Amino acid sequence: MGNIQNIGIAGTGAIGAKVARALDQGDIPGFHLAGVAASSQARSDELNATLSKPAPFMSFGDLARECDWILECLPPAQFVDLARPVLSAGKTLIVLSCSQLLEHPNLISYAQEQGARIVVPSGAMLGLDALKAAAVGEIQSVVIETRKPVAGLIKAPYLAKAGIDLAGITEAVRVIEGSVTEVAREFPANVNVAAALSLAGIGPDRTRMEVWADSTLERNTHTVRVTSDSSDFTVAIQGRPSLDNPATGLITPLSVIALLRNQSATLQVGT
Ligand SMILES: NC(=O)C1=CN([C@@H]2O[C@H](COP(=O)(O)OP(=O)(O)OC[C@H]3O[C@@H](n4cnc5c(N)ncnc54)[C@H](OP(=O)(O)O)[C@@H]3O)[C@@H](O)[C@H]2O)C=CC1
Ligand SMILES: O=C([O-])CC(=O)C(=O)O
Repeated sequence: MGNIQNIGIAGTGAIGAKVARALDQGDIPGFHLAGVAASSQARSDELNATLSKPAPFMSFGDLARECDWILECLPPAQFVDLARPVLSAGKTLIVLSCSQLLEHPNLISYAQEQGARIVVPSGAMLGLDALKAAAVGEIQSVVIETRKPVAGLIKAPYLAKAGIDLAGITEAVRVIEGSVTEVAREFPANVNVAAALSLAGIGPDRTRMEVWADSTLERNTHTVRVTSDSSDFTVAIQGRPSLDNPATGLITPLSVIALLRNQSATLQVGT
């Protein structure tokens, strides 16, 4: 990547604010923070008060026009409102609300028609490098087991629907098992990592998922088991929650920073 690229950030929460500060401090060579879209001018002022050089407050349309790369770190319900203008402008969209790519798969072909790109960072997931390599050959199975503290799941509407009561449990309870497509329908807030995994590998219909509520856990834990003609592997991660948003692991914004640094790196490591 030769010239400096303008990057815009949509969403100034746990992920957006951390990446904005890294850009502001010059920790991401090759990118200039050209604007932020926040839920209000006041929220953008709050972020700008922590930056040495304030970033202009922009609408989603402005970001699509002014920036080459746009980082989406919004609540899932706002995703499409940003994705449409960015993709129709032929720009590069970095997606954190990955569950929304399963919800709106047509956006991928739309991006192709528009000459746009969609980039999904590893986020809170691991093993995407080996999975992509294995997918060049034949993958037999991918299974992700997600275990979360009870507090991370107890509000999901599916629990009442399925008659599952997690209040007072003293052990681990499996709350759902199915394809990532099926689980995404019932637990949209808990499938970003599984969505990324399925898009890197064999797709959401063939990738299997189990979600467990575990009263003995304090951190989200994801274990992935892959069998393929080139290799079999098991990887696991225990995220540490960020202070700004306990539902979001600290590693997630760091993965975005690493992805952006990679764009201008002389030495690139990993698939
Ligand atoms: N891929 C992965 O591995 C992971 C993905 N995620 C996903 O990434 C996304 C972002 O996560 P995170 O940063 O923790 O979320 P936060 O809730 O911390 O931040 C979201 C931000 O978006 C702002 N916002 C709300 N509406 C608008 C709007 N219309 N325009 C501009 N900004 C708006 C919110 O403002 P306000 O607070 O004022 O409402 C808030 O600052 C989520 O969808 C999350 O599920 C999270 C973790 C891992
Ligand atoms: O583990 C995490 O930090 C986030 C998570 O489950 C998801 O978004 O799918």
